[in-house]
Amino acid sequence: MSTTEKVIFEQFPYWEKAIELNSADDRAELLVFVGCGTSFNLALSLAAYANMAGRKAIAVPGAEWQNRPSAFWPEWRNTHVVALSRSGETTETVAAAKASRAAGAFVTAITVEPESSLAKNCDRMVAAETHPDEGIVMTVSASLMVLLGLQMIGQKVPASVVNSARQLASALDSALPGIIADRSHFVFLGGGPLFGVALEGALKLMEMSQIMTQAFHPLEYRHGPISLVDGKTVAVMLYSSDQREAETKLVGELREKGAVVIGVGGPGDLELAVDVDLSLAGLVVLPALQVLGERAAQARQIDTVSPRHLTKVVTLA
Ligand SMILES: N[C@@H]1[C@@H](O)[C@H](O)[C@@H](COP(=O)(O)O)O[C@@H]1O
Repeated sequence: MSTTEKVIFEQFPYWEKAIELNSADDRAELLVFVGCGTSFNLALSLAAYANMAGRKAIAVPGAEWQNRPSAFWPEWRNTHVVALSRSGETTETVAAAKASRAAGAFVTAITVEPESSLAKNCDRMVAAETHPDEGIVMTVSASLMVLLGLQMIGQKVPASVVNSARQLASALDSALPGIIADRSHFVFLGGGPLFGVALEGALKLMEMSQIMTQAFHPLEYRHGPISLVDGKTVAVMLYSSDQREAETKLVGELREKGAVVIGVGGPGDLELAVDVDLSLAGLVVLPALQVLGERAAQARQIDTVSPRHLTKVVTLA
């Protein structure tokens, strides 16, 4: 068993500890979720969840919020900036937090590094303990930051999500060999809060296996990208309960064109049950997507502990 695989499947006790933390916060109505890489993908998903819960939220990449906040939100003094960073050291995220505070915003840090620069430059820190063996590619900490972010915006995260996520990851893992064999073109589809999660599935696959892949809002995929679908395609459809009919129809079209479809929460060549509703699906599907990246990497004999060109933290001089 590879180290990454071990870490992915050992993440659930850390979820249980994070569920015990009370990160709920209704401090401000306006929320700006900020992060880089995986942490930005999570920010996108959390902003969508916050909007669905009646808050007003956007997600902005760290560097964009640091350098041109007015392109995203002209009135930013009253915002609550939520900076997500596993390391707490990513240059742009730390700079965005500092600039936000200097401008009068309240900054919450969601991290797994309570001694980090980000932790020292926030008004409130929400930190979980993560797996000590997590490598360069973010897995456990990504799940934990989504969990803490959901709790922060008032979503109750029941202990049962642990089993839901574990079962989904195992079910995908056992079915994968037959599904991805000889397939080299992957696409991830997800809408609403699942768009950020689809981006994260694609980023995991890229970082781990060096396969070029993309993510789209489901119905956007028909407007051009569908021309790429052929017998080499694997489409991962993250079904959302409120758009299931349209997404099912799209899946039918993709299969007709030669794609194999992993249906996460709905029909496909592989149909995986997701036993939570949309409000928790963004969290529950993450370990399964991490497993997919790792298995694709193993099929190409790539060691995901130290992927090429990547470092755990990107700091700019
Ligand atoms: N290679 C890593 C990514 O995997 C990670 O998503 C990003 C953000 O890291 P952090 O959450 O620590 O700010 O940093 C680097 O780019």
